[in-house]
Amino acid sequence: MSALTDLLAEWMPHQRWFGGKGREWASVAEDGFFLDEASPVLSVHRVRIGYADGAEETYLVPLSWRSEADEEVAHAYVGSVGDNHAYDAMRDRDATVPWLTHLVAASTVGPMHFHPAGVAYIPEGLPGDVISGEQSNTSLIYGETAILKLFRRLEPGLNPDVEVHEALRGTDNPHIAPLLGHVEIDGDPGTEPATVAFLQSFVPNASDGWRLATSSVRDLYAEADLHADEVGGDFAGEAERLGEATAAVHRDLAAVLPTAEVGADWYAELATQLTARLDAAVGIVPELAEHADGLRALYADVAGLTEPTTAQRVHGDLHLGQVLRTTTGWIVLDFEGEPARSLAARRELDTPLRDVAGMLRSFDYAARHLLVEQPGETQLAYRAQEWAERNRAAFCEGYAGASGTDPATSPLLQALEADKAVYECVYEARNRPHWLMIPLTSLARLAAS
Ligand SMILES: Nc1ncnc2c1ncn2[C@@H]1O[C@H](COP(=O)(O)OP(=O)(O)O)[C@@H](O)[C@H]1O
Ligand SMILES: O=P(O)(O)O[C@H]1O[C@H](CO)[C@@H](O[C@H]2O[C@H](CO)[C@@H](O)[C@H](O)[C@H]2O)[C@H](O)[C@H]1O
Repeated sequence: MSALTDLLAEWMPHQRWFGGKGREWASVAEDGFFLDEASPVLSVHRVRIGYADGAEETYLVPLSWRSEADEEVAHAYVGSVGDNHAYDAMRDRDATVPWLTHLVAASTVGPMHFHPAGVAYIPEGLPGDVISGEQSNTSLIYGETAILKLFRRLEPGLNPDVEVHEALRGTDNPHIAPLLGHVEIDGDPGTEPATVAFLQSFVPNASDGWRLATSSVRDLYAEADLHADEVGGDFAGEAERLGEATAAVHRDLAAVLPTAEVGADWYAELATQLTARLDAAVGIVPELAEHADGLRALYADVAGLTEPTTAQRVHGDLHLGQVLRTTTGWIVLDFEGEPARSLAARRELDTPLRDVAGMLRSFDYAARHLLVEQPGETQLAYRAQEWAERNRAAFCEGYAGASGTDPATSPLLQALEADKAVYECVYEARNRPHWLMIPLTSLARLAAS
């Protein structure tokens, strides 16, 4: 192994975006090229990790290089190779400029191709600041004008976030932030290029739905003897508008991307998938086992459905953290789907009820997350239930009003909510074990009904 490969193998497992934490590595290989040779030099590396269980993952790591150690970027220091000092290029402001320069120039650099959308201004020359809530991706904000999301784990094929935003471009949908460009990198011969980055208009002066909803819940808890509709921070009007916005996005997705009329076979396949996800989740979260029979019965009902319906492209991981409230309305972000699913699965046609179920789960989350610290508070638990029901109903009303179909009456909805809660149990067990009780409590209710 080269000194650089050693350095990356040491550094990567400590990064928030690295998804292979705790897995045993069997091999690691790195290949890189220069994206910018000015100062600081910017290089991009593909790091391919083979795990002991035979699986492989490839990560993208941009590094900036200096011949003298620089105190100003000490926070981004990765390590040294010979006389050169390597820094995390996403946290080194000077090294963030070339991404936009190359997009404006529609460059090809080695295996990397820059595709400007050609519709709006790209703030060339500005440095980008990394956003604090980094998760599986790393995003840079350029002067409150544009946001660049770097996809860390490379997979062959167009990322659904780019695909969906590109398709929605012609619709004038007011609930999405326009795509400004994207970046791809060639893969192994015979494979499609992988999407590396996605540049989107930054939505200024906005607050995300999770922050707004949870501050409404906090208001309610402060007045525990009042009902949700009597408290100043009531969220139901916003929830209703969010339902309308979701329906408008679904309508446009169906208009510009493929759809399919589906029936009995599709429901049977769906039930198989729901059951398979439950079985896998029980192996990871043993607490799920006591609800498994009830959930299997719920999924068996899905297998018996025959009513024809339309499958289409959906958001795939819609929740309150993925929507922004601007001064004029709601914007829906991040059409990437659930990060744990394969790219192919995330691009499949699905029922729009998947997103409705995701958002209904999110109202439950917002209502209950404060109870994690106060499990014995029955009065607050009662208020939380009221808040969740009120906002879930308002969301469905808004959706029904805008689409002409009331999601609350669908026989599929409960099973899809349960499936999302099963996914959330795995997500929480891996990332925030102290929040596991939120989806588990909901599953107890869903499995018993
Ligand atoms: N176009 C945008 N305008 C303003 N803020 C944005 C925009 N896109 C993302 N954000 C902010 O960045 C956060 C993370 O973005 P997101 O696309 O959800 O990334 P991730 O896939 O890492 O969850 C969002 O919750 C939002 O606050
Ligand atoms: O935003 P991501 O695409 O990374 O989504 C993942 O992380 C989410 C948490 O940040 C997780 O969402 C769950 O927690 C939210 C509150 O933090 C809640 O609003 C959601 O309803 C709940 O599912 C999401 O499931 C996961 O894919």
